[in-house]
Amino acid sequence: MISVSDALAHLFDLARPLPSEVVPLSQGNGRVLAAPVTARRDQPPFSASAMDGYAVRAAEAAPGAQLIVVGESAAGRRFDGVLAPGQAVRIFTGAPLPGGADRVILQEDVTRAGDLITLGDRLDTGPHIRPAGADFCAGETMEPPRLLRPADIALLAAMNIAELPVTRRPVVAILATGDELVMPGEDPGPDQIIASNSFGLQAMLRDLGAEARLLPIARDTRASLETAFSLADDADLLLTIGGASVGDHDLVGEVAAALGMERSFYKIAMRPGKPLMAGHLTSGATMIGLPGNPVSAMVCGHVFVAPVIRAMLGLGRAPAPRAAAVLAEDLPANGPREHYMRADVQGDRLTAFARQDSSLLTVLARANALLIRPPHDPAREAGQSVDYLPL
Ligand SMILES: Nc1nc2c(c(=O)[nH]1)N[C@H]1C(S)=C(S)[C@@H](COP(=O)(O)OP(=O)(O)OC[C@H]3O[C@@H](n4cnc5c(N)ncnc54)[C@H](O)[C@@H]3O)O[C@H]1N2
Ligand code: MOO
Repeated sequence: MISVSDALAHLFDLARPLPSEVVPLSQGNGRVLAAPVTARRDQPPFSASAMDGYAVRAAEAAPGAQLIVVGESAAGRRFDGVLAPGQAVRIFTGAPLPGGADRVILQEDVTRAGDLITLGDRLDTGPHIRPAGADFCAGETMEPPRLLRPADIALLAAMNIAELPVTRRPVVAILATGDELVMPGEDPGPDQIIASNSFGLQAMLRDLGAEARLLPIARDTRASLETAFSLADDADLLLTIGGASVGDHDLVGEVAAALGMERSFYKIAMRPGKPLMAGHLTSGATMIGLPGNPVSAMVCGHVFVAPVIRAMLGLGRAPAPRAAAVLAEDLPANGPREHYMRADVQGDRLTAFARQDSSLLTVLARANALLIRPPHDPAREAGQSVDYLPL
């Protein structure tokens, strides 16, 4: 058995960063920027008013001053002239500031009679002007790698970028195995259950930005597994689920080896997740063989699959981010495997659930944290600080 961190290092060695592709801006959210993108203009491209009001010369903006309105500057349609002494221009938010003006007076502070305005007694300091290039200037770049969020998409749009270089989505084939499994919605026989973790993993992978396909469920025979493996030839990553342990019907490792899989490791000091395996398929894809227990598969998804997907997307080799909290209750000593306990964190207080069996999806669904117990961690008392993975 190897450690969790060694297993993750091996997985990062297997997972190569993927090439890039160009997508329309509107498809960019959630994708990873793959090359620098350069702003094609200044924003704002001109000094602009930040308020609706009157553009004036700051030196003339005294309480009670009277000025003549000589024109209007609206957003998208500027006033072409230059402000002479004693003059003002009606202006609206986002409109170009006329030449000669260097302050905007809020319309709430002005009384208007025909073309004559009188400034009020109490003027704020202003100047309510957004200088040209205040947000960004042409030539400024957004650097890769960057997981694009809605705010980035807005910024890129403002930079006049219509198409983006992003890392291609990893194609992941998910293969559930087992004679006992049927699809949700089907009529299970008396000894059958519903395939569940394959759907949980597919959801997790889609959240991570991968293209996740469910292969047909493979039965516990060599022929069925071989057929299923062949359906994953175009995938970057094959995730098998189940059939990883030592039982007579656990054939995944054997079939993968017969098909030429170069094994990187098998069995890790982790709970749940002990029978994890990984390797390199002849198609060039990475294979990760997950244990079948539903919670084991999902926990391995968080601890291994998610970092591998991020590495493939070009986001670097980093384990799942941890946080720290204090224990709300005492915990007994841990055994030889790194234990990822389903837990609830509220504020900075964390409570591990009493039931930790790796078949219990209700417990996983209630958890918002995986408390991490290092191998041979001694008993811990309430109030001590522990690490966890936020879910
Ligand atoms: N003698 C030993 N037995 C077991 C060991 C061991 O070391 N020695 N390890 C245990 C551990 S730990 C785990 S984890 C499981 C892993 O077994 P497999 O990966 O071979 O998984 P299966 O036997 O195929 O299934 C286990 C369990 O999970 C259910 N399952 C499988 N796939 C799905 C799915 N897609 N959706 C929902 N549920 C699924 C399956 O019906 C079983 O109940 O081995 C222990 N045994
Ligand atoms: O390691 Mo198994 O995944 O305990 O249930």
